[in-house]
Amino acid sequence: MVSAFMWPVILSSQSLNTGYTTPVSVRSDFCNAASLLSWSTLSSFPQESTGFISHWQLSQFLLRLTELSMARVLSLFRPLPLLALVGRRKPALCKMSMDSRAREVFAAAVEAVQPDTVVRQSIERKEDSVVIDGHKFTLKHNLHLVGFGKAVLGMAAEAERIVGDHLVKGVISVPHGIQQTLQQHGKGHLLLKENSRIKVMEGAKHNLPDADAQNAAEGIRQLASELTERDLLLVLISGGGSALLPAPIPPISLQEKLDVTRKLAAAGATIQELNTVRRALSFLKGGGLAHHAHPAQVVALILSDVIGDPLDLIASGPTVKSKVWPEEILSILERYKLLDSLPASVRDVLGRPGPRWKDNKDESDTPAHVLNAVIGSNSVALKCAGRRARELGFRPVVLSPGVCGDVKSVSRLYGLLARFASSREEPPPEIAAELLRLGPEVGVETWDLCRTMQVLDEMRMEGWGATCLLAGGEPTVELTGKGRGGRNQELALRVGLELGSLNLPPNGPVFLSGGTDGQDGPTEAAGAITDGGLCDEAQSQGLDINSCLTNNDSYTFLSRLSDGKRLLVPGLTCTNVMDVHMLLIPAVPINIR
Ligand SMILES: Nc1ncnc2c1ncn2[C@@H]1O[C@H](COP(=O)(O)OP(=O)(O)OP(=O)(O)O)[C@@H](O)[C@H]1O
Ligand SMILES: O=C(O)[C@H](O)CO
Repeated sequence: MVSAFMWPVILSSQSLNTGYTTPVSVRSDFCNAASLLSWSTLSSFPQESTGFISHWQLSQFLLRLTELSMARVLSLFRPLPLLALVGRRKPALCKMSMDSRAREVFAAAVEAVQPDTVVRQSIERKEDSVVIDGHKFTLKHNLHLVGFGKAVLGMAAEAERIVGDHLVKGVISVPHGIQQTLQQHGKGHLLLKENSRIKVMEGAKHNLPDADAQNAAEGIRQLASELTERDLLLVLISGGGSALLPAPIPPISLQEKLDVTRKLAAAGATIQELNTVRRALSFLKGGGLAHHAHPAQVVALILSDVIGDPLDLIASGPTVKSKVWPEEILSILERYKLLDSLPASVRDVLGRPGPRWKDNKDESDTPAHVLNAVIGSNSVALKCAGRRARELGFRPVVLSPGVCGDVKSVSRLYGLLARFASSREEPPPEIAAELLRLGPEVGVETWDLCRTMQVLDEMRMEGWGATCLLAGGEPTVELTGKGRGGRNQELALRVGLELGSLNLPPNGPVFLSGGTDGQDGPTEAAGAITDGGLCDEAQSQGLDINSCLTNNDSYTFLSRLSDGKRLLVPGLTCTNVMDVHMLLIPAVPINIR
């Protein structure tokens, strides 16, 4: 039999084993809460749970609690000063509109991860050496630089400012037209100086690998291959790097590789699946670049645009040695029904045993010659966004930087959270129960949801005023139509519909979704801002939101709606740490319980 006293002890041992962060204060609260529960509730848990409590079991435990009382669930998370990510100070009042404040908070998120800023913060120059991520490297005119990604030009400009006196040469692969665009937008500080030793190669028009990007990749491979053990190779990596470093393994042609990845993306494959496949078909991805640079010391500075910052997947991990399992690749392709249309060249490469590189370089299994450091991420952007939100009169709460899954489910999550936070009375337990069920589907940990609900509830009860709920990640859209749009715009529209269905008074919650790279799908908008009035606004202008969604035509719709005023168009931001989601919830007058 499970005793009330045993639960918190079991929970804490699992916390240590799996890396859950369960602060002592919370564990003791579990203890208190568990002791409040009746014997009948606890003894109905399966006997085997006396060993370890799994994540699933934890959510079941919490769900069971929601059936009893919402107040009890929330009381578990009451003293969370470490985790709440909110301070106690009341935010200042602000007269700006919700829409303007949402845009400002988004701008702060983008500003925090500007390429020059993140590089400056990560390289400490000390006379003839640099310290990166706690490691010291001696500079003796032995520095080489390569890079690929949407943010890499600005990263390279800053790196050259810091260590240019020791730089021998460099090659970077950056998006087509980026130099001219930066020039036009007055962002000269992100451009290389005129006599730079770094060669800039532009390519990958529309974020798709092309012959220009392939030439750049070859230039990068050549530079890396010429290095000796005396050399230090600085590798600058950011999102969009996969398309900018194409090196298909022969006989796969660039077009064939592009077809496979494009079909996968259109079928709704995640970036994890996409890059797992890309790695298997490329010479430079999956550790290939580090392999070619051996025996030089390789230091990679990485601006992450993948959930959880997995080194092997960001830009398909060119500096992270990863093994290719053909069965894994085939099962991904099968999942999206692409096995039958697979080119013979791809089958050929996947069927080859042994390593992808045949030059017999003497590398150990743990490549000590490589240091990979993540220097910017969605979490950093959310943290700074929270700071700006506070200045603008909101109480910030960060839900998670890992939101993923289909935009339909993600919009439901935000709709439920808005309903939860806007409730004038104790929110009905079904809302919490549905949130907890939905969380895992959209990449949000049960733990994060409970923490967030607790903070939202507390704020409401204590009259803290308006709230800014922040999250980040990269949901997916399964394309069914031929319209023009992007996942952020589609998410914003869907959340607008959810908010409309809540029947809240006017001036209710506002939702923003924006890609931090400033570009949402193949459109010039980064995303959009919506609220519960969206549907009426569209109807009064003769626009049909449902047919727009069926045709994935969110950009066309939002451009026509009220002259595009709901679109978020920051222009090229020069960075990329996935998307930022923001739910601004006005203060709710509550009915005292
Ligand atoms: N018409 C559309 N409506 C909704 N989503 C779309 C539409 N067209 C493309 N998308 C989605 O946009 C995404 C691609 O967007 P984008 O070009 O911003 O890529 P990204 O993931 O930010 O690129 P990277 O990872 O290289 O930075 C894909 O998930 C795709 O499904
Ligand atoms: O380039 C890529 O592969 C994506 O942006 C993820 O890093």
